[in-house]
Amino acid sequence: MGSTTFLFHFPAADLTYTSCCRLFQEQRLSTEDEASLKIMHPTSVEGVDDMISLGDMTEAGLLRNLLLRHQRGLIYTYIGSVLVAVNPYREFPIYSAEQLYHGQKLGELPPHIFAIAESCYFNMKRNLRNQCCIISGESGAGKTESTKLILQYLTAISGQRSTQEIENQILESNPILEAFGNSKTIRNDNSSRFGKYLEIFFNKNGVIEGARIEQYLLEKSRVCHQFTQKLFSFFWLHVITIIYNCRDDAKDFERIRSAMKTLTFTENQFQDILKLLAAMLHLGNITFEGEISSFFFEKNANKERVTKPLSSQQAAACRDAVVKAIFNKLFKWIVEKVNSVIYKRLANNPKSSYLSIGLLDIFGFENFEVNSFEQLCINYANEKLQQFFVGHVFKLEQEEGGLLRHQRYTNDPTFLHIWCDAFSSCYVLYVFSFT
Ligand SMILES: Nc1ncnc2c1ncn2[C@@H]1O[C@H](COP(=O)(O)OP(=O)(O)OP(=O)(O)O)[C@@H](O)[C@H]1O
Repeated sequence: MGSTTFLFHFPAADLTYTSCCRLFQEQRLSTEDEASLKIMHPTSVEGVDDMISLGDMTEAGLLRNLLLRHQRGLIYTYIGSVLVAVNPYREFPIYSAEQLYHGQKLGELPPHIFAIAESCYFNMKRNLRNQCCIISGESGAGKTESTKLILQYLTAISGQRSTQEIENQILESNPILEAFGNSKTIRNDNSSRFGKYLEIFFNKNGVIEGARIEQYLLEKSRVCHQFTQKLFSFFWLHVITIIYNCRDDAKDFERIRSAMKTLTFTENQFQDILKLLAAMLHLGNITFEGEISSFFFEKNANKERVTKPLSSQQAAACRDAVVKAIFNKLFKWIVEKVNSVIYKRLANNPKSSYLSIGLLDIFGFENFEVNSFEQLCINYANEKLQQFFVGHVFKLEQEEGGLLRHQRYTNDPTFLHIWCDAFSSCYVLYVFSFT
């Protein structure tokens, strides 16, 4: 058993433009609302580092505190052991002093993502227990950046005590996975279109020995349908550098190529990937005309070959399915290849001989104009995570008589269960309809 750390993200835009407008806009109050007004607690006037110590423990109180801090350039705030991060959408020079946080307990320094990373590291070493850090928030809130910062911290602390290349290889796996699994959406220029669980393994001295990546639910349909937004980054870079010889994109392209070299991708493998991408792009150019296409679907049934003519629409759907399957296989192969390097030295030893810190970075909640099956899965995963968070933190605190014991808490999972059952049935139907 290990322990879990939570990190919550808010896109700053939400704070600034929505909730806070409601809070601060001059409005005429109804007599009823006026009667409910009460004097603001001093902690809400000044703002606090840890919202557990807020006098006004209400939604408005919490949002006001985050807004005050955001206006002062303080993007991190604690709620006990949970860190809330507000995306600043600009660079702050606050990520170069890893050593400052090393050996410090949570709360000794102002809230910071490195303090959370240190807390995981410290607890792992002291209690000899695996740790897990769950990073949650809607799309564009800053989860992936936070994952990278935690990784930066852990590799820096481990790197002091080792001369191995493994830290660099783990860091370099990020640009590769982002190149193939991230894409521009209307919410985020570099949105993860897959879920990632990165488990970092340490020896008893706290030195990184390796890592392993597990990926979930790549949004394959983007390869075929999302031409209004960007395709996966690498696709895009490949096309742009070839067609326009664009210098900035060529630089990014070289950056990914160099990361792939660090992860021991050979020149042949790199060229094969390019060929596969080119083949997928060509497949995308195939169009079908007429009512009945000359494209045939073939299946071996009882050793007999059955062929069935397809309509143009069905043929196009088959073409897309082939492209999606190729891309999915390619992505899986890339993750396996990365794992074969960063997990190499651990593969023959039992997992119990190492301690680990897991970082969960899943795609955030999203709601587009047209939502597909993938959005259903993404949002469902986020709901489940939220339910886990509520169950784990609030319930535990209340059972143990912790700081939240006086807060009213209702976590009725019935709706999610009903929906989950319905969803499983839908899913089975969905699978059957394509086999
Ligand atoms: N700590 C930070 N400092 C500065 N900018 C940040 C920070 N965190 C996030 N950003 C900015 O916000 C953008 C979106 O962040 P990120 O890709 O991490 O979001 P996300 O929550 O992982 O989104 P998705 O669920 O769509 O993958 C980043 O590209 C970066 O420009």
